[in-house]
Amino acid sequence: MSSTILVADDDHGIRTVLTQALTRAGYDVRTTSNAATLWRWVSDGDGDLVITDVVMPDENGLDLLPRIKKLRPDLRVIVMSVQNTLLTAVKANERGAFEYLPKPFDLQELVAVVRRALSLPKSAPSAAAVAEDEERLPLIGRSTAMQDIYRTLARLMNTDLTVMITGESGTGKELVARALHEYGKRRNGPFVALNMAAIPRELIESELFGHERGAFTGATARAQGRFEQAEGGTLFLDEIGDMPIEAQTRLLRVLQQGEYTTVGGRSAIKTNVRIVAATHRDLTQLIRQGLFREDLYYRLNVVPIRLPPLRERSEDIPELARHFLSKVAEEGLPLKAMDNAAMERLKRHRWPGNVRELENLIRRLAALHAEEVIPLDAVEMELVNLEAPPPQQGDVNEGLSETIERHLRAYFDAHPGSLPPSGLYDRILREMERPLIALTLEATRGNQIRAAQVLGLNRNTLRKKIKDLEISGLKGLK
Ligand SMILES: Nc1ncnc2c1ncn2[C@@H]1O[C@H](COP(=O)(O)OP(=O)(O)OP(=O)(O)O)[C@@H](O)[C@H]1O
Repeated sequence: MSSTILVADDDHGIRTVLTQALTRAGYDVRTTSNAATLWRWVSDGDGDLVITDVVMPDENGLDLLPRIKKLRPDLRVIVMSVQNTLLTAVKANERGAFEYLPKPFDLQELVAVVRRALSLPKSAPSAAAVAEDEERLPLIGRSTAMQDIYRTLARLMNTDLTVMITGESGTGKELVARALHEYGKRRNGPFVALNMAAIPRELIESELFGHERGAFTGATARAQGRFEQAEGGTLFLDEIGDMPIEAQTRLLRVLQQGEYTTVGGRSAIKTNVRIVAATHRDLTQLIRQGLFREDLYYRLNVVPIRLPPLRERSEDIPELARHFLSKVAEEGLPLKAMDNAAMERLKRHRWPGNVRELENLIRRLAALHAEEVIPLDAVEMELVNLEAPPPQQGDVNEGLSETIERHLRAYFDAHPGSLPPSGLYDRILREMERPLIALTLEATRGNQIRAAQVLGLNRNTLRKKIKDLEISGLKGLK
């Protein structure tokens, strides 16, 4: 007797296409446009497999999923959706879907998934594990570029495939690596990260594979390597382009043979680790320069994920900005908003430091500006500071006035409504005189003649000021 597949989708066209493809593949198919009918069939004990859409007129397929799994833990459910956020994929996974297929999908692929779902032995029920998660997105942004990424991630959720993440610094490579781990099937195992650029080259091999006592000078005890620490979980190799060639050879062997030896060790150790690598460098160019092994590249580049720079998805900026504002608020600062003009300005910035730069900027804005709604000029000012090149000989004055303005603004911001009653002009100028003279003296190493020249002051005037302001040479500073 052929298996019966229950299909729920409110799109008539999809129902027709699925019916044709599945009937041709030898299955009986029943279709409905709503969740209620699907639920009735399931509770009547009908069907051997469910294929359901997420958004249906009466109920969300993802909300129905836990009830189906509770009632009939063995009934496999395939979820399909056009809502290509990572959360949809993750939820489908967590709530017990057998597979998640982002629309549009390939019919052949669907039939293959159906075949697999019906042929695998029924596993132990895990309905109890279905938890209602808080709506917390690990990755923010709904631009087309990010949706492509979510789609790829969703497909990778139930696999152990090696992934290579490329993208400029601060685009979220580590975040994606963590998401792959935390929502994948290894989530109960460890996530271990190693940044090749952050450790001395000669120590990389021993960091990765561990070493035996006495393996090299300074190896006073046996040490665990990251491979050992990551056993059963995921090993994130960040800045892989900076890996020395000898370590590359060793890594390649591990990937080929599934085992390694520690530095100074003899016996092979079996390893069960999923590798995710990342780089902001162009590995193909490193290969041409002889700095990266081509065979290793192909081993690592099984599934490439390219994270776009933030300037290529500026439509994500408002959502990201709000996300960081609420993150800062969770850390104890008052919750702030950003006015439209300010937001538009953020969208126009080029963000060489990508999402990390945006996050840092939002943190500064939230901390430094008293207003509840952050205005355009506050953003403008922070961006000017970012965009201004380090002061050159010629434009020292420009850099200086900006710096002074920034400090004055910080002063005004810090004293809203409580400014001194009068005399601010004289007071500010007086207050500036002392650090100005003291710092100039420091820069000239206490040479008063030179300092007078730099300041454009008469030597005697300078001497008098030093005395009046009680600046005692270099010590006047701190
Ligand atoms: N899509 C995103 N949603 C929310 N936060 C993000 C996103 N992308 C990046 N971030 C945040 O930006 C910061 C930088 O991200 P991450 O460290 O993952 O970047 P990276 O590409 O690994 O950088 P690097 O190459 O410099 O190591 C982190 O604080 C991360 O949480």
